[in-house]
Amino acid sequence: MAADVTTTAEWQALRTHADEIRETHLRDLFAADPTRGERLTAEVADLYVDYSKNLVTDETLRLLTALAERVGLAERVAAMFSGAHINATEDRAVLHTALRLPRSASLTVDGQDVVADVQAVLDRMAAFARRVRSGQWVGHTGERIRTVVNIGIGGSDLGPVMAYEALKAFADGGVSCRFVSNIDPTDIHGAVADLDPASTLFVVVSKTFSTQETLANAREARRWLVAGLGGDEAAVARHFVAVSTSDQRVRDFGIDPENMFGFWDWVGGRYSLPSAVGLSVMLSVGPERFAEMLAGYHAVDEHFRTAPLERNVPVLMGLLNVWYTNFLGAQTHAVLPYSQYLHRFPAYLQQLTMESNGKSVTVDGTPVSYDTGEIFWGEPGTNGQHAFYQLIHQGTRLVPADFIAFSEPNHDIGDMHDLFMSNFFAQTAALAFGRTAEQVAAEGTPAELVPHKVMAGNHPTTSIVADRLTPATFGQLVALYEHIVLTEGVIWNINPFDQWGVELGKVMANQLAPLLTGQDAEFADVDSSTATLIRRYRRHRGRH
Ligand SMILES: O=P(O)(O)OC[C@H]1O[C@H](O)[C@H](O)[C@@H](O)[C@@H]1O
Repeated sequence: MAADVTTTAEWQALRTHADEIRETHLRDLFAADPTRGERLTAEVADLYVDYSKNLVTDETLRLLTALAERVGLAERVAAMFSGAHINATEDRAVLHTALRLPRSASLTVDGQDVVADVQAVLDRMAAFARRVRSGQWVGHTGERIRTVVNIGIGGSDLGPVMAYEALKAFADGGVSCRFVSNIDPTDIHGAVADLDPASTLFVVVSKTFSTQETLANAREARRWLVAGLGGDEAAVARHFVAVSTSDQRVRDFGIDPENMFGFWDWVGGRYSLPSAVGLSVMLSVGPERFAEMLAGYHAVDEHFRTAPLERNVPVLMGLLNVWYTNFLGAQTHAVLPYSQYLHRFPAYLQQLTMESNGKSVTVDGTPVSYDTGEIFWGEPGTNGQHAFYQLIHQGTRLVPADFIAFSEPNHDIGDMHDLFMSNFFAQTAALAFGRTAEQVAAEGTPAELVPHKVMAGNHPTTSIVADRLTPATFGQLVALYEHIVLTEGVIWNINPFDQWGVELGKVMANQLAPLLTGQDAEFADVDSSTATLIRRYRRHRGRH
């Protein structure tokens, strides 16, 4: 779609409609339609989604769907699944969905039998994982591997760590994982301080294998390992494996390509968890559970690819997010998992959504005239309730929130899960319906306190519920959000699959590094603020 989306009749209609919705309260919408809570719900695979507590009517949903039709969402989705180069600025296909196609599927893209290549890597990963988990793969001194340290950053860290934490209840291989990402030396220091190199395996994950942080951490890990195993460089072969798209750079680093698991340029970093990037997760839960996770992803992919727009759950949720961002003025979006195991899920989603949709030009390079890129944030409930929910309940901002929960706990202890879930149900109801001044006064509240205790309500939430957090439902949840992000990107007519904005800071860090360490610093091209900060730093480090 070349024209500015805001000039379309569909966008204009939503703008007019938003004025009506601003005057409507969820209390009235529920009172007017006793079936609303059953009707405005949907299912995708094993996920039950209740969107009835959103600031929408049937008309809103109709208008949003019309907007999706107008911008050709279905065509863009079909183009992605077919392997078209929809990442135009990098001239790449976008095929993370191919990572979870079943073995029996077929897809050839740019002359590559994608399914065969994906399955071949999965088979190698599974064989390796079985050897490590069974103790058949031993370290340099003959000890089995007990700890895996994943070294990577961005998509090469956030996905694996989030999934490892999420699926801890399924960890059964006697292998525990740690994750090192930051170039802050305290990260690698803290990760290995209490480890025995003889039983430690490093998985160095980097799509490009040129990321400064990851290479610096991997070099330090190698130094630590070799020093700890008597200085024998041969130890590296038994204690280092790599995950990357670049054979050559892995080789240059000194890791045997035999110990490398590949993926492809059509897998974006923030979409790479279901590729070999998830190796540490497979080492933890085993190949069978990993396959269940992939099947979960695939179930939602199929729904997204085939369900009509008006019943397509990722489409619907993406459109709701556009509704709040562009028509009702929301600036942020909270994601609140009522599952301690999902405690890294909001952090993972931050990269997924902000690196994807944090763009200000359309696919053809024209500046956008509307907001893009949701700011996702959140913490697990109930912890967040005791921290920031106050602002959502009684602050001045509109913060749409996704509440995620599971009917069955992974560990059932007394009535704790029932108490936990009662909070989940209570919060969305309190946010939607609040408490009027009359209700507060009727409780005997002194008049001067009434305004402080009034809860306006009308705060929109979506509830996502599954029976249990399993590898399958976990995969479904991640795929759901991936496709929500794409839906938004298509409406905004931006490219969700490049990330040029992170480049400048990297280039400048490399340019500035010699000024921090060198004796003869030449500050010619450095602005006065940065130069003063660096001079101060140099003084403290004794480099005058
Ligand atoms: O996997 P790597 O090539 O090391 O990249 C790691 C990360 O760094 C980059 O700066 C990108 O912004 C991310 O999208 C990427 O996930």
